[in-house]
Amino acid sequence: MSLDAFISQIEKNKAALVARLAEAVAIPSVSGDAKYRKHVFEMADWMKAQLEKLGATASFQPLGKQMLNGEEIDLPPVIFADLRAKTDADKKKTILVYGHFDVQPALKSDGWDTEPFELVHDEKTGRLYGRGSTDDKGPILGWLNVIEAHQQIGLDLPVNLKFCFEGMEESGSVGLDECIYKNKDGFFQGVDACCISDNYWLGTKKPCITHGLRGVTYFKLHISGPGADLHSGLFGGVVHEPMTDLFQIMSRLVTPQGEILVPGIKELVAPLTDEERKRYEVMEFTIKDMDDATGSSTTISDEKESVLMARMRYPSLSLHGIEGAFSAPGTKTVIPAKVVGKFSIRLVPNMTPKAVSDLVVDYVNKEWAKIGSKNKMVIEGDPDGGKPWYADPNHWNYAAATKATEKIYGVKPDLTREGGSIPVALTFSEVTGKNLLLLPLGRADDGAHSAPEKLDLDNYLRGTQLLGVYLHEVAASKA
Ligand SMILES: C[C@H](N)C(=O)N[C@@H](Cc1c[nH]cn1)C(=O)O
Ligand SMILES: [Zn+2]
Ligand SMILES: [Zn+2]
Repeated sequence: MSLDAFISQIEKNKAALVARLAEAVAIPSVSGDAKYRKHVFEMADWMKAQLEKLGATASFQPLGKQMLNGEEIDLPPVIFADLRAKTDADKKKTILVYGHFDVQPALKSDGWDTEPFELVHDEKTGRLYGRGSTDDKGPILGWLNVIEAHQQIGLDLPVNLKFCFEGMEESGSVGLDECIYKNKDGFFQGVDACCISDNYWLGTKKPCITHGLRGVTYFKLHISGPGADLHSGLFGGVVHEPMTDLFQIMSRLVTPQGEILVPGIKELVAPLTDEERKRYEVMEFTIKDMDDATGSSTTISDEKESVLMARMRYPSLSLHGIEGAFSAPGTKTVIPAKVVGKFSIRLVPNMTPKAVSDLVVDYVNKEWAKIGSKNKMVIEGDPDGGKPWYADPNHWNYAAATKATEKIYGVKPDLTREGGSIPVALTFSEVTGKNLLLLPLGRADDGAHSAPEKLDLDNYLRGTQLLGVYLHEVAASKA
């Protein structure tokens, strides 16, 4: 009965919930750009105030400074917050919730029809457009919405909650691991299980719960030569061109079929078992789901299982961009003097960022020697990148999330592994020694990291209900 009251209260709060998300989206908390850093701090203040308004005891954990684009700047603080149930708190379980309040960069010219930092509700489609709507402001506000609705209907929380919210996730979670390890015997004591809502359904219709994440390691390939940008009419054919060298090296990393060409990488991947393959066979998923998510028909394979495994259990190498390349409209005939190619590799069990980073650096140096260029090349690896994470789904935490999904959506969720990375997931598992679950709110076509990003209003509301019901199922489960 009281759970039904909670579910209806979320419906009643619809306008206020959208307004709360609009306030959060309006703060452009882009962590990867020094110019926006003050807004990440503003967002941290906003989140802390929201938590305190709901009765949580919240504190900032300072992380010190970082170097960004040659500038030393302050890192945004991590927020730790504690909210204990009003009654029988000592007998109730404690769930640790993680999320991030920073976002990816967004410019209207990237392909948005609306201002990225203004939440726009398209009444026709029911979509809420705005940077961070699905990654990860909508989901973290989902938890606040749950607490508020409980208080409004006079229902005590079924569990105690601990929150760890950061503002650097989109930029490698700088400083977070250290901060968590430092508080292992303090704030992180007494946790019974962990939950993160920061990934997506496999398609657009069916919810999922997630028990794995790929890791990531990022590379920057610097090539320089001429003392300044040159006129290609005067110097083309005369000098070694940094961009030509860069294309040579970049094209030796991965094939158009997605095969990673760096020797030794494939050998690190945990072998596929028959039992695991069967899991992909039973997943309710079609190539059309992936086409809907990408807005195209461009999957490398036409076989469902291969597409799923490419996303969840094999590594991938993606080329992201080139700093210093001419990219404006027009036909400027320039030879860029210095270019930086950026690429990353998504990691799966049993790969480590260090092993992969070493293999790539070694390979790139050898390929560079074959080119015979007089330019200068430096390959910057990332041995501390994010490790992959994998959890046992045969646990009461997963059973609770499954029951909650059945209650809210009327279907058994898919059990997935996510292709993206949340490096801190592994840290939480190690520090608490407890089970960790990923419980996503958004759909595959939300456009996370892309343009435009959206969260369907239905996912925001039902997702909030899901998080609340999950907490009640956790309380009801026998640990
Ligand atoms: C899955 C999560 N919502 C996410 O988007 N994670 C990022 C983490 C990251 C790593 N480098 C920069 N951001 C991702 O998977 O790209
Ligand atoms: Zn995220
Ligand atoms: Zn993200």
